[in-house]
Amino acid sequence: NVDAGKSTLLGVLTHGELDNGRGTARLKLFRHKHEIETGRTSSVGNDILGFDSKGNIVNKPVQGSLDWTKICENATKVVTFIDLAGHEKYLKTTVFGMTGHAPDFTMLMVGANMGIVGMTKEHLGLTLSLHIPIFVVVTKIDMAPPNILKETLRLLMKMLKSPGCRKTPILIKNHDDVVFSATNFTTETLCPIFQVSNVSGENLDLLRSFLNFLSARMPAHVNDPAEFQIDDTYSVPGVGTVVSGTALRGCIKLNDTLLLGPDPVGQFVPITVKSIHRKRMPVKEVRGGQTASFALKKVKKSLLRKGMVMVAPSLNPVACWEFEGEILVLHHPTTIQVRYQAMVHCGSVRQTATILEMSQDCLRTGDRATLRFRFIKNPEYLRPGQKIVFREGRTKAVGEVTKTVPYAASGGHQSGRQNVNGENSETQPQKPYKKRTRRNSRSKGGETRTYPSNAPASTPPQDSPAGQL
Ligand SMILES: Nc1nc2c(ncn2[C@@H]2O[C@H](COP(=O)(O)OP(=O)(O)OP(=O)(O)O)[C@@H](O)[C@H]2O)c(=O)[nH]1
Repeated sequence: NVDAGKSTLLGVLTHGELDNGRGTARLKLFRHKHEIETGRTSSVGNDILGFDSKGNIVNKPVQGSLDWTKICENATKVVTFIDLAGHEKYLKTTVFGMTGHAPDFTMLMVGANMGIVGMTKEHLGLTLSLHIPIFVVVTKIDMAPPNILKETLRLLMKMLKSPGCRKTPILIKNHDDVVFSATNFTTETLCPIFQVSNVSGENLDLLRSFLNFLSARMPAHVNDPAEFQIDDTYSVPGVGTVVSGTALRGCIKLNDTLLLGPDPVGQFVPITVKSIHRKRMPVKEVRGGQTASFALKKVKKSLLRKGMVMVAPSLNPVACWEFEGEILVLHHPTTIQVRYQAMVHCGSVRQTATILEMSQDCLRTGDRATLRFRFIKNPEYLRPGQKIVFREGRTKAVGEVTKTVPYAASGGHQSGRQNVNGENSETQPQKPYKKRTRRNSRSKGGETRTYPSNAPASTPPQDSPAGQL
């Protein structure tokens, strides 16, 4: 949650100096002037912590700055933190950080004195929907009165054990707990809870050794054709156009030719990888699960956008304006109907989409249905099985892409079209979206299971993990 001490903890861990309780440690991490002025994270940041083979930290800041190259040279293991914003105002960026940066684990931070707030539940719900294993760090134990800390822990355990979460929380008290929880962590049900102080340093050693024990969750799939999702683009003087993001599978090497796209008309263009950086260091290849930056030959930055991909030509990538997804509505104040628009987060894709069809007439909190979506601005590259977060204001739905509707860039046609109930419907040319008044016939049927959105924690288990948070 906001002000829980996320940036502070990362500053303390990566720079090895305790905080003064008034924000000294986080200053080293802020990237924008307004963040320094307000003390509030507004963007997605990256910090690294290197361990040597004996588990000692190798980060050695010189005049407050860290040399990432040195850390990587001296480390046998490097943990990358994606520092996200806690304030609700920046939730869109935080969702993007979680879907687009493909984290292996979530470290949910809770201020001991503030307890469980709305954003704690929001971030926990997101993590559960995206099936990311989670551990919790309760901060500020130096300043929380014992009864408040006890109450925070009680509520936290209750929330984690509730039918919507189904976690097994474990309070980490000593090194044995660390070893036990780290070795059993990837099962997704175990949820270690650390209680630390960034000011006194209490229990930070337990957290450090837990981080050292963790190993990456995402398999590299090095023999698969390469797929890389772009989450940022830059123009670097003397280097040219640079894209950063995450390799989802395969292996990308220097001078490889990949297909970059989709562009506004759904096409992919060949590009050549000029140089590769990992953790600010030049490298010769990148494998699935790793983040990296690529300098590209002869590509204008203006042609790039977040959400584009670079893939191996053998994948014959096809963009889509429309796709279908199995969606569970976690919260909506009234009903969702055809033509409803909201932001779709899927990998590093972040774009508003309109609901064209639904497998039932309207959707309320707790409903599950198959929906057909249409992006309003650009075609995107999606794959079945990808997780989706669909949200607008307080409305949120989660689910999975089940089918993409291929967009043939040449004529703007899509291939054989079926409605969301699997029936054939008339094939129509698929053009870039112009007005949001396009209407498709609503389809009937579809199975629905409902449960109250604000059900108490004792509600019988449902198949939405996050729905009841
Ligand atoms: N006493 C005490 N203060 C802490 C501790 N951790 C952080 N703080 C203070 O809490 C304030 C907020 O810390 P931040 O690191 O900015 O919190 P944050 O979670 O990154 O904030 P957002 O990213 O804006 O949500 C700062 O003034 C820190 O000095 C702690 O363990 N003990």
